[in-house]
Order: sequence, then C-alpha cells, then structure tokens
Amino acid sequence: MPSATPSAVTVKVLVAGGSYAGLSVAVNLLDLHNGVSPRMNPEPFVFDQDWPQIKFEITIIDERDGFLHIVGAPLALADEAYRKKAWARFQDMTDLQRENITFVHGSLSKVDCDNKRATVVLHGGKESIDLEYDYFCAATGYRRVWPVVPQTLTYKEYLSETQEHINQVGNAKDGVLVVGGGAVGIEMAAELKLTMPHIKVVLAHSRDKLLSSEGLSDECKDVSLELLQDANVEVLLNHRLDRHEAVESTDGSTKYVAHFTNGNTAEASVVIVGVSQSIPATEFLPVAALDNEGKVNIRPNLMLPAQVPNADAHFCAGDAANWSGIKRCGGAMRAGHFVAMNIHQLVLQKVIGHVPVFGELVEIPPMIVMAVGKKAVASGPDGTESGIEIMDRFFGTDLYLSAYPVQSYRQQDHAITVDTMATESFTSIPRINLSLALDPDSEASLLSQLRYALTEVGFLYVENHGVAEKVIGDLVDILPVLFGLTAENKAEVALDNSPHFLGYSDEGSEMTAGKADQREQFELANELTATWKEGLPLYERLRGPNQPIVETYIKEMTSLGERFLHLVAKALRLPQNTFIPFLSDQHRLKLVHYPGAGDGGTEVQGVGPHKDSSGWWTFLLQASAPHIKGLQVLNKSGDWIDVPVIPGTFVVNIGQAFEVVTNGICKATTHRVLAGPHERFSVPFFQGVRRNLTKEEAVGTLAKHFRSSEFRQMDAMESEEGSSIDSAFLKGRYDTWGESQLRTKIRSHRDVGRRFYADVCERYFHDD
Ligand SMILES: O=C(O)CCC(=O)C(=O)O
Ligand SMILES: [Fe+2]
Repeated sequence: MPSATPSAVTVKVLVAGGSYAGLSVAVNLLDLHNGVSPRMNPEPFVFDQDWPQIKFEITIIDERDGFLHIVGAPLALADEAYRKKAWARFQDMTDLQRENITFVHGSLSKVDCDNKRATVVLHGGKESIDLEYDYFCAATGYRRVWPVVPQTLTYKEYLSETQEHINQVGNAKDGVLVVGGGAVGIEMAAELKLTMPHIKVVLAHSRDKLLSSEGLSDECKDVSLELLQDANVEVLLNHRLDRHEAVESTDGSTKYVAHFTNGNTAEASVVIVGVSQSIPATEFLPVAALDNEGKVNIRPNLMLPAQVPNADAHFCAGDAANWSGIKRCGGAMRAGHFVAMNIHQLVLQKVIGHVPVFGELVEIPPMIVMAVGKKAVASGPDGTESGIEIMDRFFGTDLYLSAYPVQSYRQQDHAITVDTMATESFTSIPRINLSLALDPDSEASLLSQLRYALTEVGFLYVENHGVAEKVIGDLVDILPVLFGLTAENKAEVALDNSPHFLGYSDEGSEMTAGKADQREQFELANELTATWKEGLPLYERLRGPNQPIVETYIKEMTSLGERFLHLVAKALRLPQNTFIPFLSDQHRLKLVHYPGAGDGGTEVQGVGPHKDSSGWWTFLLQASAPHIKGLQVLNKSGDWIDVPVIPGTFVVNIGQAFEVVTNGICKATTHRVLAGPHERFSVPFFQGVRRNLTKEEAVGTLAKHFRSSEFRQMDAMESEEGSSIDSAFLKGRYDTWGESQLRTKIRSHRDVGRRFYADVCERYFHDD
C-alpha cells in the first residue's frame, strides 16, 4: 500500500468478475470512497471524524464487455426484446464511469498472492498486462457452459448469438427437445414454451424425478414437475439420452432423432443438451486456496484460508466460493457488500490501528428458487411454495432484471435517473442536475450522466440550472399577453419586415417536413445593431436589432448556455473551453404559441418532425402546465417518446452544427410537437453558431478526438440510424454556416427573401 498520509490514503482493489458479486464490491467501495453509507448497508454506516479519507482505485476485470443477468439467461435465449436488456455493457453503466473505476476486458490468468500482482490476458488473447493491487477479490463465479448462458463475450456478438438461437427454436417445426431436468433445463424449457407457445417443447430427464442431483425435498421436485406440465412442456422421466442424430425430413430440412437408453426415441428440429456441469472459474488462484472441485475456500469474513500468502488481502465472493446456500444474485451481492466493508475495515486497521469489525457470512441450508414459466417454486427447510405469488415475490415481472444489480447500484446516486441498461434505444429523457457541477466529487457523476445523454439520446432536461425563477416567471407571464395582442399590433412587428428574420409570424406561415405548422411565434435575438453593408457577406445581415425585447432572459440563457458548454466539453473529455470559439455573437429566442383545438379537437402538427438546424444547442422552456403534452422525440427504434413538462427544468437538445463538430458522435435528435386540445406556450432559445464557420473547420477541428476508439465504438452502436450526418450544412453547396442559415431562413420566409435578398433568393429557392 502506498505510504499513508493522515488526510487521505489511496488503496488499489482488483476485482475479478463484473457480475453480481464483483459489481457489488465495486459500488459499495465507491460509496465508502465518497464518504457515504454503502448502498447495501441495512442501516446507515457512520464514518468516524478521525478516520482518514480512503480513496479506492477499483479495477474490474471481466471476460465479457458487460454484465449478463444470468438469472434471465433462459429467457434471453427465447425472448427477442428481453435479450437486449439482459446484457448491460460496462461502458453504459453511467454511474460507474468514474476516474477511480477501470474496466478491463480480459481474463485473469494468474494471481501472485505473495507479490500482490495479477496477470490479465486482454480480450482477443494477443496481449497481457500485469496489475498490482493492495486487495483482491475473486468474483468470477462459474464458467457456465452452453446452454446455461450464451457463450459470446461482447454485446454485439451476444446479440447475434441469441438472435440465431431464437430464430432456430422459433422455426422448430418438429419441436424442441431439452435434455436434462436440472434447474437450467427446466427454466429453459418453460421459457421457450412461454414465449413460443406454438412450438412443441419436450424435456427429457434420466431419473424418475426432476432436479435429481440437488439436495432438495421430494415435494420440491414434484412441484417443479407440476409447474412444468402446467406450462405445457411435455416431460419424459427415466429417459437417459444415448445419442441423437440428424436425419432429413420429408421436406428436405434437417431434424434430429434422439435415442434413449430405455429404447424409446423422440424427434425434434432442435436438441438442447443441458447436462454439462459448470465449473468454478478459479484456475488463476494458488491451489492452496481451492477445494478439490476448484471452489475457493473462504473464512466467514470471505478472506482466503490462512495458508494462502497474504490471505487477509484476498477475498472471494459469489458462486466461486465454497460456501453453503445460493451464492448467485442476491446472495452474491450481499457477499460483495461484506467484501467492500471488510476491505475498508482492514485499511483503517492498517493506517490508524482501528479495531476492525468484519461482516461475516452465516451457513445457509440447501434451497432453491426457480422460475418455471409464469410461476415460480421456492423450496427450503421450511417447505415448498409455488405459484404466481412466488414468482412475484422472488422475480418480479422481469426475472428481477430491474432489481439486479445495475438498478440497485444506481438508486443511491443523487441524481441518476438515466437508464443505465444497454438498451439500443432510449425510452425516457435523462435529467441532469447542474448543481452537481458545484462540487468536484459529484461533478464526475454529472459528467458521466451527461456523456450518456449526449451520445445516446441527444435530448435531456437540466434542473437546478441557476436561471432565477423570476426571470423565467416574468417571461411566462407576458406570453398570453403578447399572443393576445390584436392582429394589427402583431403586424407592426411582422417578421416580414425584418431583413434579420426577427419578429412575428402567423399560424401556418412556417412549413416543417412539407406541412404548415399550426403555431404563431415571435422571433427574437440578443439585441445587436445591424452592421451589414455592401461588400460584407450577405449572411452578416442576419445580425440585427429586435422588434420587441426580452433582454434579461436572453442574457441569462446566454450564460447558462456557456456554463453548459463547459460541462459538455468535459463530459466529452475535452478542455472546458473547447466549444466556446464556435459561438456566435447572436443567439435567437422564439416565443411560441400553439393555439388549442378545443375539447374533441384532434391532434394537429404543431411543428413537424425536425432536427434543430438553427443553432448549436437549444434550451427550451415549456411554458405551460404539466398536464399539457405536445413535445415528442424520436428514439432509435422509431418510437415517439413524450417529453413531458417538468417545472423548473429546461429541455436541452443538440443542434445540427454540434453534430457536425462532434463528427456525428452527438446526434441532433428528431423531435416534433403535436398540438392537442389545449393551447400551449414554449420558448426555445437557440444558442447561435458563428456565421463564418466553414465546413472544413467544423468537421476538422475535433476530428482526431472524435475518431478515437472510445468514440468510434459509440458511433458503431448508432448504426441503425445510420452514422452519416444528415445536415444541410454538410451536404449543401455553401461553405459557411452563415450562408446555409441564410438559405434556410430565406426558404422558410420567401417574402422576406424576395424583399431583402432579391439578388440571391431565386438561387436559394432552386438549389436542391
Ligand atoms: O415547442 C416546442 O416544445 C418545441 C419547438 C421546437 O422544437 C422548435 O421550435 O424547434
Ligand atoms: Fe426544435
């Protein structure tokens, strides 16, 4: 351990395995590092004021690139949608993207307990690295063979593997034969039948009772059989498989004939043999630590046996441990929590002579909890229970995907509301609490949430944004008054009269996605004098004075926009001022009114589907009551997701210029407004982009950064949407942002174009 200072101590912890136990070690250590009560502590853990801060540097090694919810593996091999959620890539666990947490994708080949060094073969097998540690925890569990879990090691390959399997069983004309009536065979057969009721599913088991190799009561075994039959799985007991061979069906496809040692045969299109034993993945440890099955002997405090060198610095939690009871999932997470607590106690002992109090495991009698289709069975010393209520109690509605462990790992974190599961498409809009930026410790958490929002969603809410309530309230209050002005008053400030495209435009006068938008609006900008004269680029004429003025609000939003851009840069691992030089002297504000269609009115296009083309970032105030819906954003699966009004927040989204500058890594997200029965007000603030920004500069300035492997990987996940950048600026024939803006404006307001830009407007109208 590095030499201790009274104020802070740094301790390196190496965790082998990023599943239930390993992630639990990591997150509970993270809490101790942050000085908060570990999230799995039943009661609040109180830190003594005299204790030094202990900084944990945590490295998690895993053969997979993410966490696989193995409880849900049988369902992941049957259900199209579930499989995508059952694997969460580590890089997507936003609350674990911290400076002091490192994920290493690879497999541990040796742990040298004497010298506290471990050798890891990196994924791909070509390279290995040596890691030093102060404390080590083996949380590698079982090496589970097919079909217990999918065998691939990256999310991408796992998606193909599970897809292929689901296609195969889904097309099994002659049914599926599952061989082996242990827990895995039972769960798998039941899940297949549940998700694909049209497929015949047969389970063959060699003995006269299911679960015959488990030390469980006969009642439990009989109930399991009943549940399986209830789920319409055909069960063949006393059928030991001798061999199975492929034969050609009458239609030319392949099927299998299974021969059992009792002389019977069965036919099936797919045979799944689920009888191999899973073995503990512990070969990297010295033999002194292992029993004869390869499990790790531990003491109740989860430390390795005393004969192992530096035994007190080495732990094991989860399935790899030689301990009674169920050690996966909940059991593994509890064990991982003890490991974190006990490491913390050991460090305090070493640094300040604290008398450690260790958490200890107790012996657990044999028991099982198993999901069988819609019902579950739980059996232990107190008897056997089964049914839908048991399913509910132990597995919830999703085999506890939402409870293990990603979910419970994020519930502690102050403002983590983003979905950290590796879904391909977001289903809700992340909320970012800007006050977390005020403290360096919480800023890291904010930045990782922001990185997720930037690269995976493109839309977010900001709260605690620092814009005074009064500034917002004053603006909201004048909206009904402004829009209530007479048509003559509005005409006095008509946008038609402004070469800067600032002013009032009436309902139906703007078109989006080829259709007229049902909204009226006042367009404003920060107050500037007109500086254009003959000889300057024409787009400089976009700059100019307002018609009415809402100056304070624009000033505040300009400041929020800059603060936000600092955070965005940091979240994208860039110096905080990176994006500032791209800003314009002019930011634009629109006051928007969607007139309600009245009760019974059908939804019309408030504004059609679009990406924001007019700015760098948009900060939208939804200035109506929360029950008034309208704004929606399109996710990568093509679903429209509501963006409800959340008082006290701004909705923030990426504009197309920002997409270009980040080389498509941060996508401008498509959105629209459906105007419903009630009138609705909104105030988008469009942070402006420097008019003379050229394509070359926009694409080139940060190209190297965004083409680095970290970001390239993110882009690959975007493939469904197509990674090409959809931008008039990039695709169009004009070199500067200003000119492409001028063109957009002239095309949306043709009369203004004809009046003030007569020389060029025809060219812009017809240059598609
Ligand atoms: O009114 C809204 O909520 C959104 C408006 C919008 O997307 C826009 O004007 O670009
Ligand atoms: Fe928009």
